[in-house]
Amino acid sequence: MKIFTAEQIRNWDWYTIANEPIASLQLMERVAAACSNWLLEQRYAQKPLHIFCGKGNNGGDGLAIARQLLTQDADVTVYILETGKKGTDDFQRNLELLHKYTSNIHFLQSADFFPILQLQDVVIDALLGTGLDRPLEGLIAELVQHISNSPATVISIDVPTGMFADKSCKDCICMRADHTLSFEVYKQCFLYAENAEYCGSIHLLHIGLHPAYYEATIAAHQIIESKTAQAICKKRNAAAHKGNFGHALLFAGSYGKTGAAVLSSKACLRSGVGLLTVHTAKCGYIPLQTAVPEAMVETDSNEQHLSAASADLLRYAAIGIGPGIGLHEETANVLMQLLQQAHQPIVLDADALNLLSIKKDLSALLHTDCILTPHPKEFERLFGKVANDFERIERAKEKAEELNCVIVLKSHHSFIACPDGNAWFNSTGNAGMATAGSGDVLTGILTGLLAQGYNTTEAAVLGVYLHGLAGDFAAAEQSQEAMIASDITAFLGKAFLHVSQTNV
Ligand SMILES: NC(=O)C1=CN([C@@H]2O[C@H](COP(=O)(O)OP(=O)(O)OC[C@H]3O[C@@H](n4cnc5c(N)ncnc54)[C@H](OP(=O)(O)O)[C@@H]3O)[C@@H](O)[C@H]2O)[C@@H](O)CC1
Ligand SMILES: Nc1ncnc2c1ncn2[C@@H]1O[C@H](COP(=O)(O)OP(=O)(O)O)[C@@H](O)[C@H]1O
Ligand SMILES: [K+]
Repeated sequence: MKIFTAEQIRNWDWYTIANEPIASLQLMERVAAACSNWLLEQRYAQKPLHIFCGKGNNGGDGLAIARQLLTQDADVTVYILETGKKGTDDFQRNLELLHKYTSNIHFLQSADFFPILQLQDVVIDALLGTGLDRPLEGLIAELVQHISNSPATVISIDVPTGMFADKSCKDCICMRADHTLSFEVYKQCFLYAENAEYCGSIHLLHIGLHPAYYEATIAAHQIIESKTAQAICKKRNAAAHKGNFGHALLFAGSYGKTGAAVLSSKACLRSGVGLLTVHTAKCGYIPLQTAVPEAMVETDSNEQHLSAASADLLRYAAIGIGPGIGLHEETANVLMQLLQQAHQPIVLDADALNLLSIKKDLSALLHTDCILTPHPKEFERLFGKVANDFERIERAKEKAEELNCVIVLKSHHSFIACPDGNAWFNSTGNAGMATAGSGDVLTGILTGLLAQGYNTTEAAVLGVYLHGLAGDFAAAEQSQEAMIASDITAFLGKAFLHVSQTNV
């Protein structure tokens, strides 16, 4: 699914108004109907509703929701933040209409008039939407804090008030919503990890915006959905043999971190690879052979860390390096040797990235078929400090183009930046995956997919989606608290089945 900017969404409104055609007031009525129906279905409309409106079109949505719910006998109180300015045309028209249904409308001119909100109350936040053009301050900031600090359930319309659709609102005042009701497509701000606690659960409601605009408009970012993954996932030939699915090589593990090698190896094998060889420190031989009998193990001459690259790289279809390899100088040499000699696709993760981060000229080291999978800290070591998630994403896109490789920025809604400028946010995964070894599992998956012939973008998009989905299945079975990284691998099968059964 495409992710549109606030400007593109505004243009989509206007395109619909001009080409459906439909009056803008009617479009607002449709927005309100979608929200009202959701509130009725979810039984929030049975509770005391406090609808807070600004004087823009977001506030207009709020007034129309109030009127529609009053016709359903809901208990509605409306508050309008008084700015001294006239509202937009659609706001004013909805205010006139609302006066015919209720007099329970309060104009808030100072904090003294803010209502006390209780646990059973439901707040509809229709203060500001995509028209936000500066951080909140003054009375509106006080009101947003008052509501956010109350025990009431908060449901924001379009965006939580104070959140910029297309840029960071880190360190700004923002409504803390339990639910956000938005329309048709995700906005970029819903996908930043730093905004997750403000958005609550996102619900995309259909309001019948014109499909031709969606088709014709190019989006800078997309979200990976089941059908995206399904379109990439290849069907296995019935007569296939293991030679058809590639031979992967993983450089993983060191003394005390053989577990990382076990985790990535198992995940690699469960991703459909034909053959797997693991190159690990000598101390890892017995544990690996015992825990992952399906893998071949090639031991380093050193007992505790990697000190020499594999003798014959040509046999392998793809290479993964990083999980648990440590930061020994000799291991750094192995990495450099590998980067010079290997011509096949490579996944670079964890300590491989940390070792790379001390090198000045990465573009001279990386060939075009690399996937880098940094988490935010590793990203910072590689590419420098950033102020917020928005900047991190922009820097990832710049670096992917500059280095001509795929960068998977691991996080809540992991972000994939491709060298051709395409960029994806993931839609699967959960906080249960914030547990040791989850990233090692991803490295195994990506290496396994590359070995099977998926290109770097395909492997990253499919692999990240499957990894998150397997994590979601694991959490459903085990709880987010109790799940561990091995559970992600255990549920990879269910994730593959889900993707292969999705109808495109
Ligand atoms: N397809 C869709 O998605 C549809 C969307 N629709 C809805 O319309 C909404 C967009 O409406 P909108 O353009 O009128 O903007 P909105 O957010 O109400 O703000 C208005 C004014 O607020 C002000 N302002 C800005 N920043 C401020 C601040 N920090 N503190 C205080 N004030 C601030 C600024 O005015 P200023 O004060 O600068 O004069 C600005 O002009 C959208 O989110 C959705 O809910 C539907 O109805 C139709 C289909
Ligand atoms: N809150 C979350 N929501 C979604 N995915 C998450 C969340 N926390 C972690 N993950 C995923 O789990 C993985 C963690 O990777 P990483 O930080 O490298 O772990 P480790 O180093 O322990 O292996 C990443 O793929 C990340 O996207
Ligand atoms: K809002």
